[in-house]
Amino acid sequence: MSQQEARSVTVRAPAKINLFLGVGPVRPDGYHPLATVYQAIALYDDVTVTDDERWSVQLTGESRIDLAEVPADDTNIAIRAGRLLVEHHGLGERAARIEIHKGIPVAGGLAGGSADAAATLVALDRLWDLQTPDDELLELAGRLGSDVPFALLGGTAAGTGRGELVEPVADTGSWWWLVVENDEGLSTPAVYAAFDRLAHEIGDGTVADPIIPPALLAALAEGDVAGLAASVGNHLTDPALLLRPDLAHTFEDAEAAGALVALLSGSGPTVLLLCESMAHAHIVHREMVDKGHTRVSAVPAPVSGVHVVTSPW
Ligand SMILES: C[C@](O)(CO)[C@H](O)COP(=O)(O)OP(=O)(O)OC[C@H]1O[C@@H](n2ccc(N)nc2=O)[C@H](O)[C@@H]1O
Ligand SMILES: Nc1ncnc2c1ncn2[C@@H]1O[C@H](COP(=O)(O)OP(=O)(O)OP(=O)(O)O)[C@@H](O)[C@H]1O
Repeated sequence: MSQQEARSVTVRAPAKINLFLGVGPVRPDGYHPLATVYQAIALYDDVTVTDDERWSVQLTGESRIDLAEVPADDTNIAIRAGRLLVEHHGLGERAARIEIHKGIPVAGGLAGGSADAAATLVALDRLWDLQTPDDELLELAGRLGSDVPFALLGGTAAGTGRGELVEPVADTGSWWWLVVENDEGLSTPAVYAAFDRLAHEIGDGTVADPIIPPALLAALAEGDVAGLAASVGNHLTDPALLLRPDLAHTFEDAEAAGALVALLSGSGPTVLLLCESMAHAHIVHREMVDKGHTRVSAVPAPVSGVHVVTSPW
């Protein structure tokens, strides 16, 4: 590398799914208390940071990704992450160019923006040799968004608070998921608002405090795929279906295609199909494509959280 060439660091960050997403009554700050189990899956964004005089973001991505939906200005969560790290360390005018290569669908309920924020924190920490302690990185991540701390951790983890308090859980399985993407994204705040509306319109307005099903934790610890299929769940399913009734067809197709279970990913609209093995995933994949679902990928899980791919040193 020549002296003039600016140094860069590339970090890879995974998408997340929620094996269980239990949602409690809305808090005074507008957030909902969660009891969730996150799992990192093998769909990735790559973030490359390079020293620069001002903040900027450049977007590229795999052909199926709709980059037009991602802001390329200061509102991009990756720039927010960079600025927060600079402020935390009192680095004044320090800035970087952030290149994001997206493999995670946008507004799909797979926490792609959160992955980029976590990747940016780790990439800049390495570029500038800041050696930020893990607990401080997790705290900064939580300030950027509820899903960001999990992106740092990866693997399989329980999430509480508004989802930002994360703790690894035992997972001995090698799981296979089919990720069925949708043409149109779904707004996370809109889905939570529909959850509140449903609680009042269908229920009496009271919402129980959620707990993670013990059977789910046992299935993960034992690597028991039938046990996992029987215990996954997502309290945002009905609200998402209220906003997007067409998703019901994906659930019907998943059942007919032989998936062990179909699960809404986070706030949707992505739908996840649990399969018994890689071979089973390929069979179900073919069935889903035959039924007209064009953007379907088979991915293993769990995978690591954010990790450095290339470093300047
Ligand atoms: C649906 C999930 O992906 C499941 O993990 C998350 O709960 C959403 O996490 P996120 O996208 O990182 O969300 P944030 O950026 O923290 O919040 C965006 C908006 O989602 C809603 N929100 C989010 C998290 C939460 N526990 N309760 C909420 O009501 C709020 O309207 C909030 O203004
Ligand atoms: N780096 C980024 N990548 C994707 N979206 C971003 C980014 N920065 C800001 N955004 C905005 O955030 C919105 C949500 O994007 P994201 O892909 O994170 O959704 P999501 O997967 O549904 O999130 P979650 O599951 O965490 O709620 C997008 O519609 C976009 O306007």
